[in-house]
Amino acid sequence: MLSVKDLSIAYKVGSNDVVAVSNSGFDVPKGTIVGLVGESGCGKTTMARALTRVIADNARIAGGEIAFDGQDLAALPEAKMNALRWRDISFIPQSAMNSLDPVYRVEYQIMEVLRDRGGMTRRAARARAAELFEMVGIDKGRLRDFPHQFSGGMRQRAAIALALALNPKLVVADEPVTALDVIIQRQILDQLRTLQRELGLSVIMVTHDISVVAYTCDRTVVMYAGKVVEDCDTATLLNRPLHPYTMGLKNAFPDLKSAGSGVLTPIAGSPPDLADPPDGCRFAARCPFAAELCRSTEPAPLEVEKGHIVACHRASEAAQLRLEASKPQTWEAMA
Ligand SMILES: Nc1ncnc2c1ncn2[C@@H]1O[C@H](COP(=O)(O)OP(=O)(O)OP(=O)(O)O)[C@@H](O)[C@H]1O
Repeated sequence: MLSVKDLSIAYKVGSNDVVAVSNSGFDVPKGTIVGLVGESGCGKTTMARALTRVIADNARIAGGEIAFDGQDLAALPEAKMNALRWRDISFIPQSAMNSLDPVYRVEYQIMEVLRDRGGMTRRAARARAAELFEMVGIDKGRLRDFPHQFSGGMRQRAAIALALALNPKLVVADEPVTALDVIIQRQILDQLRTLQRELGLSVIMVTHDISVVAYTCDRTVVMYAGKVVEDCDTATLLNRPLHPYTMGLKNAFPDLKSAGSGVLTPIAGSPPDLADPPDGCRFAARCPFAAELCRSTEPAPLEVEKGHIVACHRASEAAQLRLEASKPQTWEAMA
């Protein structure tokens, strides 16, 4: 239903171009949740926003294609794109406070979308707002509240209700549970997952936390420094990752299900400056397995097993590398 191909997005900073997303792509099959994961600054939000074409003033789509239902969103005139927002594609932003205006009652905000974008009468919109609250597990008696009267979890649920208001086909959720504690995270993710199945939605979930994708997503796309480095069904990605960055991310986050047991090993160092990316593999400087070739030549993304795409020169040795990557000292040696 959505196919991103070879997409590049650049920010103009002074006289420089910062290419935040570079020749990257992935598919979101109909009715699936796809996670977009990577650490801060890897280009997840830029990618997610480009899909709805709500991008910063200094950003531009520098190349590539966003195929959605037979149209290329990267090239669609703004008026046509605007007609698709809410109705076909909706966005849950990083903080629910960004989607809810603090000065208006929540009901008014949902009704406004339903009336302005959905052409509903006031009466129909009021009934739909109540139905949406029920869907996301909030008592409809709370519709008359202002956003500040809601807890963080309720605000996030209300943001989900707002995103679902006009029955979109695709929902892009940017870090939808990041600011919440683990128990509330789980409840919201469960709710999102249930609604996704019931409504047959396609969802892109942006997160820095691999335990969130492990808990929720059918497929996972791992980004590093503006590039997709691995893309696979989530179970295989977690059990048999082929990219050392994915192996490192797995060690760096607690499991949402076991709520915090186990030793966490961070990946030392930080991603490269995107204004001046290195030659070769962008992860090489932090990779315990980097070889000479990795520093000189960029690996192309290849489908090495059916449905499993990876950009790593050493992917064929992944079984051995996974053993090494599971030892904390492998990563500590890079610090
Ligand atoms: N408006 C902007 N102007 C210039 N550079 C930007 C702008 N927005 C983002 N960037 C840069 O683009 C890169 C990718 O940022 P982006 O926010 O997409 O990453 P992210 O993975 O979503 O990180 P986070 O989780 O922190 O939001 C970063 O290097 C960031 O500094």
